[in-house]
Amino acid sequence: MEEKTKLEELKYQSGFGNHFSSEAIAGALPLDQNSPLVCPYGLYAEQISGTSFTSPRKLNQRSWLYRIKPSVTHEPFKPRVPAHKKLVSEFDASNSRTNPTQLRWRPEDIPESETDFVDGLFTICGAGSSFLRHGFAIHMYVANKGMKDSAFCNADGNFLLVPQAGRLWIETECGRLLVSPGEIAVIPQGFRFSVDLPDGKSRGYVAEIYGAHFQLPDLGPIGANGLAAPRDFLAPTAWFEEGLWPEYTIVQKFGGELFTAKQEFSPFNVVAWHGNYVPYKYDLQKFCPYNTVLLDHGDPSINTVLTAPTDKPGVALLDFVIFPPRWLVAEHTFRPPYYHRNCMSEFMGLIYGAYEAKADGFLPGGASLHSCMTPHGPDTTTYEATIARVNAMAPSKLTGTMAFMFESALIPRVCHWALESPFLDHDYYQCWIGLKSHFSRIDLNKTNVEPTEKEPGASE
Ligand SMILES: O=C(O)Cc1cc(O)ccc1O
Ligand SMILES: [Fe+2]
Repeated sequence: MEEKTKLEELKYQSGFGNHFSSEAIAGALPLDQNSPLVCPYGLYAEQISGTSFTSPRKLNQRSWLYRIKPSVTHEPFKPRVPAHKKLVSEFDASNSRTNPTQLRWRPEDIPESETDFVDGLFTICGAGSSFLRHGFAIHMYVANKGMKDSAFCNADGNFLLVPQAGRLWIETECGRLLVSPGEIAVIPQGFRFSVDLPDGKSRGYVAEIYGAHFQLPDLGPIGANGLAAPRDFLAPTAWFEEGLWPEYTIVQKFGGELFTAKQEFSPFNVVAWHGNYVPYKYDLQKFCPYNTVLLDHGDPSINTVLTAPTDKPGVALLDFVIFPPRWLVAEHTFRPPYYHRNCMSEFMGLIYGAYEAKADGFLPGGASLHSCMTPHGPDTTTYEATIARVNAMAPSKLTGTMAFMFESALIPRVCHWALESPFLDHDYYQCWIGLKSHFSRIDLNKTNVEPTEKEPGASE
């Protein structure tokens, strides 16, 4: 663990979707071919495919791992004991319900009893099926201890990890990642990884996608730069551990169920690797937001960090969108999020600070779900405070905040335990009940003095 706190020693490779190469021992990576008869240093060559062999070249993702023993060297998988009862990868009436109500959860308590990342992971909602390779799940985790002599492998889909409290020290077959709250990590389907918690008590959000990978959004008229820059995505460098373990456990999530297999060595035995199928991390503070500079409130898609597409152009299986610190400068504009109903479903979380649409009740570590066509928008306090400032709308800066949204075209079902959770805020609807009619047959706008022809920043 001491070694793990020397975070400054970690080296990363920068770039999104790159074909990376990395070796922990010079010369361990075969240079002229992928599968030599005998690999350097007697290593085994093993490919991990993240797309079908025949996927078009621009979508194809795979890596070659050169390891001390191949992954297959383990005893048969058996159902994990005890079974994990709160993970879902195929959403139906047996595990979840539909619910059009606006839902909000207070932050889940971090347990006192020993709980690692796998035990502390629970599904909140989702849609579709990992078996049919189409769908998503949204999970959260609350944990307080590292995984010991065990690695997790998600055969169902890709994990997007959003830590909210406590750093994640993630060992993967490609190397190690240290991920702090405010950063995110993606662990692609099939990679074995182990999560240690250098800060102890930890909480966070996880989006899982089936049958798709995350990509950077197109920038359209924004141009060649802006939003998340490819070079700010960081992949690990090769690192390995060798030797015999009395018992090492691989925990495989397969169809939402957990299976375990025993082996006598660490799966982090990859001495060199190359390819474009890799875990990576990204610091949300590096995001370069674009925004309205004259009037009106832009749609949140302008803040898309990563998107996982469906087959329909422009329709996401899952968008990861953030609401970062930024200047708000729009004139004669209601600057908080507008009231709206959306054919997409919106799950939101808060990493730190306060969210611009909610004066209270939406807390760091909490969550909300506004499903397809469920109306939502700023709470009464936010609305009243905004229009009270109607004649004093100098540019203002949102600071010290990082909220995010997982937005999907698929309609989530909510797990029974999430609907029955003691953290569900049954009074959420109250935050809008106080919205009163301001309607008047005399147009109040015409009686207000508009702040026209003034220098930005001039106060009224
Ligand atoms: O509902 C929300 O708070 C998220 C959101 C923010 C925004 O600025 C515009 C639309 C939207 O759905
Ligand atoms: Fe919304």
